[in-house]
Amino acid sequence: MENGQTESDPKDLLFEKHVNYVTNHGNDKNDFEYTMTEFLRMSGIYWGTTCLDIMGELDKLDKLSIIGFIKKCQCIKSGGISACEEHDPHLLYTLSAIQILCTYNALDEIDVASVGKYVQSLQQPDGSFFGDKWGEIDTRFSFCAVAILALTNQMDLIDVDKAVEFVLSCGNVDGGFGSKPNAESHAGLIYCCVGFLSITHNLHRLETEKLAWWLCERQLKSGGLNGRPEKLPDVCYSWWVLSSLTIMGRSHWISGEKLKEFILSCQDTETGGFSDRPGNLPDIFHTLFGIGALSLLGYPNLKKINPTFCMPEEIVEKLYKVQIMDS
Ligand SMILES: CN(C(=O)[C@H](Cc1cnc[nH]1)NC(=O)OCc1ccccc1)[C@@H](Cc1ccccc1)C(=O)N[C@@H](Cc1ccc(O)cc1)C(=O)NO
Ligand SMILES: [Zn+2]
Repeated sequence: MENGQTESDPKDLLFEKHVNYVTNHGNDKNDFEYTMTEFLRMSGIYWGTTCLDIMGELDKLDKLSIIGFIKKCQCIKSGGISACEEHDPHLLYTLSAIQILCTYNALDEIDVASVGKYVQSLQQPDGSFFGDKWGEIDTRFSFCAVAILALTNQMDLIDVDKAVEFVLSCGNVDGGFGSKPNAESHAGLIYCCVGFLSITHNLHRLETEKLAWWLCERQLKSGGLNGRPEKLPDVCYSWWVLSSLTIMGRSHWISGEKLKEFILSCQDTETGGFSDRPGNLPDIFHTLFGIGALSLLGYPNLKKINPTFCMPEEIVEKLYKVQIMDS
């Protein structure tokens, strides 16, 4: 390996290799993985565009074909957007599509007003949100709803106070949050609920010290972070945990240096890309969240990323100001 690095623990970000990995990923249409991930294609495109933009290489992707794909995925009747053509619309993929369009400054390419109506149609009397017409309720969808409305400046379409009440009802004694009332705390859902509260300017409702403690306990001696007690470290939890701590102004409660080493050790030195933990196969999802966490840690030559929206800060600043607690 160049400059004495061993295969297993590259000390630097293999920048070019990651740009090539993301650019070439998903090009092989008949490749098995590509077909098996059709159900979340829109999220996959969001992961790729955001990752390249953070590395300053967004122009490596074909903007017009991506926008054309999104237009074909907007459901005329409901206004919602699906993961792929002929699939049902869902809040998860509607958010991914809005995030992509904001990055390309192309929101006017779709019917934004009907997206707002779709989100509005999914709010329930208790303030919670269905993910789609099939009626699953989860705090993930509360986050998707307010993130979409914040990015499209349509927050007045929903009952924000009721939405806040529902999310707070999913709080646990450990200061964390689950997917619904009395569900176990999990770092991914904590990210959704902390992000939701930052967007709705309700961060003061958090039990910040308790929650920051639960989050910093996720760091293991490897430097990596896990999603729940007793679990293995995983590079995507670098994002879910660190972005939550950053929003709460407590990112200094973990060792950024040890976390950086763990993230860099998850790079695939052959193909580029990041895997969930050292030695596994890379994927586009872990590549975005590895690069995103390095950006939060201030790694050089990466654009600053917004911890709430997981999009470049420069894009979010133009569209929307969110509340970040003074650290
Ligand atoms: C659906 N999903 C997940 O459940 C991942 C799976 C995983 C990755 N590493 C360990 N497990 N988990 C995940 O995203 O957990 C973080 C999280 C959980 C709940 C809410 C928000 C974030 C991943 C896709 C994936 C599947 C399998 C392997 C890698 C990626 C995913 O689409 N995550 C979504 C968030 C999410 C999470 C869970 C869901 O049921 C749906 C969506 C995302 O980050 N969008 O930008
Ligand atoms: Zn993961």
